[in-house]
Amino acid sequence: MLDVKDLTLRYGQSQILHGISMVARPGEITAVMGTNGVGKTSLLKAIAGRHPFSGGSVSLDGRDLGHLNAYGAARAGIAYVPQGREVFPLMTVQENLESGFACLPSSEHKVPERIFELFPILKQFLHRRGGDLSGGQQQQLAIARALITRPRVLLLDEPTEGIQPNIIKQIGEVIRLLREEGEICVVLVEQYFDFAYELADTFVAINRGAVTINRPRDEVDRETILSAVSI
Ligand SMILES: Nc1ncnc2c1ncn2[C@@H]1O[C@H](COP(=O)(O)OP(=O)(O)OP(=O)(O)O)[C@@H](O)[C@H]1O
Repeated sequence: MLDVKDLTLRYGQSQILHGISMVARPGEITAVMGTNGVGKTSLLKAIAGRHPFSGGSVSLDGRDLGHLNAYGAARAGIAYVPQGREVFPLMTVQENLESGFACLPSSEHKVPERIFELFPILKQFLHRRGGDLSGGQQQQLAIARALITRPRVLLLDEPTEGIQPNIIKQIGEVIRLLREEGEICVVLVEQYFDFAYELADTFVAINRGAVTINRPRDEVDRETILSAVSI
C-alpha cells in the first residue's frame, strides 16, 4: 500500500501542497481529481521523486521511502507516467521500452510478452521511432515502459489528454486489467471526469493544495465529487 502522510511541497517561496494525506491500495484505482493548478501533478512528482517535498512522508508497504530521487523511487517500485508522456522521440519503440530496464537487475532485461498482449500496437511498431507514433500510441508506449519496471505503484498523469476515444477505451481496459490482477496500486490523475469516475475505487479531490474529499466509491455520490472538482 502506498501511504502519503501530511505531504507539503514548495516551489521557492510558494507553498503548493498543504498537508496531503491519501492511500492507494493494490488492485485498486485511486483517482486524484481537481481543476487546473490545484497541485495534482506536483503530488505525483513528489511521490515519484521528481520534486523534493518539504514535509510529510511517503511510504510503500510500511517502508518509509524518505526523500528519494526519481531513480530511487523507480527502484523502490514507483512508476510515473507523466503528463505529456516523455517518450524519447528519436529512439525506437523497442529502445523506449528498454529504457525501463535501468532500474531492474540485468537478469530481468527482457520485455515481457505480456506487454505486447496489453499493447499489441507496440509489437507492430517496435522499430518505429517514438516521435513518429500518434499521441495515443505514445501514451500506450509510456504506460508500457512504466509497467516494464515491475512497479508496485503506477502513477498516471492525465493519460487521456489529447487522445481519441478508441485509444482512451483501450487504456481504460488496461487499467481495469491491472486492477483485476490485484498487484499494483494505481493512482490516476484525470480531468476527464467520466473516465475517472467509471474506473476509480477511491476518490481524492484536491483544491488549492489540500484534500477536500477522500472517500471510497460507495461512500460518495457522483454529484458531490463533480461539484468538488469544479470549483
Ligand atoms: N516548477 C514550478 N515552479 C513554480 N511553480 C510551479 C512549478 N510547477 C508547478 N507550479 C505551480 O504549482 C501549482 C500546481 O501545479 P500542478 O501542475 O501541480 O497543478 P495540476 O493540478 O496538476 O494542474 P493541471 O491540471 O493544469 O496539470 C500551479 O500554480 C503551478 O503554476
